[in-house]
Amino acid sequence: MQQQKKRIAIFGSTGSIGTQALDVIEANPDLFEVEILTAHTNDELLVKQALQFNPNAVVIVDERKYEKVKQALASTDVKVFTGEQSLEEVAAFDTYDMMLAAIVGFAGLKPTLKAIDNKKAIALANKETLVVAGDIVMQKAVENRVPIIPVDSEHSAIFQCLVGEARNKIDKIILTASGGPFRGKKPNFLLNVKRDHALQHPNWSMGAKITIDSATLMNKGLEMIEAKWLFNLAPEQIQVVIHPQSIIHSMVQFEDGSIKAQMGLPDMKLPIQYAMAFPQRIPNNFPRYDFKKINTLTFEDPDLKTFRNLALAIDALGKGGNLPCIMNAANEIAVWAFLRNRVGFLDMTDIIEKAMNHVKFIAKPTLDEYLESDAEARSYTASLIQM
Ligand SMILES: NC(=O)C1=CN([C@@H]2O[C@H](COP(=O)(O)OP(=O)(O)OC[C@H]3O[C@@H](n4cnc5c(N)ncnc54)[C@H](OP(=O)(O)O)[C@@H]3O)[C@@H](O)[C@H]2O)C=CC1
Ligand SMILES: CC(=O)[C@@H](O)[C@H](O)COP(=O)(O)O
Ligand SMILES: [Mn+2]
Repeated sequence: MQQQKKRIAIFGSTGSIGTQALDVIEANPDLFEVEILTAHTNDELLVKQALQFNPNAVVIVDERKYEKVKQALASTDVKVFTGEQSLEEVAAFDTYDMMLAAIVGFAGLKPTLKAIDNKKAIALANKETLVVAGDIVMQKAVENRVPIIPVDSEHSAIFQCLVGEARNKIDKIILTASGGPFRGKKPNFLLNVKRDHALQHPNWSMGAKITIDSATLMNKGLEMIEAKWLFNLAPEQIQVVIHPQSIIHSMVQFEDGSIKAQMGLPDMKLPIQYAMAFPQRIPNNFPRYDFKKINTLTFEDPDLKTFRNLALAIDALGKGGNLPCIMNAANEIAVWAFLRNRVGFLDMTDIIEKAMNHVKFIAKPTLDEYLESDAEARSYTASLIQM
């Protein structure tokens, strides 16, 4: 019997995760088909993708690019949408099975919530969605019986380690971090580092925002908060260890002391494919990890005094409420400014800390309060940078 193809809606199709997801779909035409593609401003790549994969609909968020995309796709049946609100409009379509949430940052939150309300499975790359409003997202997922399958490599590793295990048997999880390009460096070195250096991740090729987050270790802080919500963990059950080779993608220690690890070469296509095919595991020809070639795996503690973003995130994880949301908003603006050489590497931490102290703490925010906290943190942070 022929299997029905899974219809995938890729939100953020022109990014690092989005393009790799399309590679996975191209390699598995019997399993997947593309239903929706979305981009922010990259109209040329979006059009190219649409011509190749023939989706039902595309979104170009940037309204200035709408006519160009419409014209380029005039000879096809592809429906073209524009504007920020159209992301939610297409997320409400009934014609897809799974959303790959691969927009970067807070902008991914609302479309993902809409897809959950629409009872669509979520393959979640966009960690900021859970950092901003993890309690609301997970609650909605339970209410709508929607699976949230992690794409982030560490969380995919933990998810894979937990197959066949009872969640209440977890002692702790161990999130591995590469340490980024500045592992071992001290503040006097970090004071003068520039964007081009910070964008050189030792192991992964990723979008600019997450690459800077890896360099500051904010990425690991965001991932601790992401893990809390995905796996329903207490803060003290989440440990970070620096593992510069990025071969062990994360580990779970169970109550009997046994530790399971998921390993492989650093290649996001694997967790993307795993999430899209779940609950199946499907073959591929990705390069394999050879124990004899990379035969030294090392581990060390993170330096929280130098990489203070991780310490701030641990504080936000512990205090909860809207603090992770405030931290995320300030971080997005700080990274944006660093990428444009408006602030220094260490300034990012000071800016985020100020925003966390400035915006009013709310212990149990509503969705509207999360949105307001995000907006307030952004405008306060922007005022510090004088954007
Ligand atoms: N890259 C990776 O290996 C990993 C990424 N992640 C997470 O996945 C998410 C995506 O990361 P990555 O692919 O690296 O990011 P990229 O910057 O490469 O891509 C981001 C995508 O989102 C779109 N986009 C950007 N801003 C907006 C906006 N305001 N509204 C709508 N769409 C927008 C971009 O469109 P356009 O191209 O037109 O600008 C692009 O399609 C992030 O949350 C990241 O943390 C997690 C683990 C690994
Ligand atoms: C590929 C992936 O999941 C990234 O989040 C990666 O983990 C970043 O590397 P760091 O471990 O340096 O943050
Ligand atoms: Mn990760």
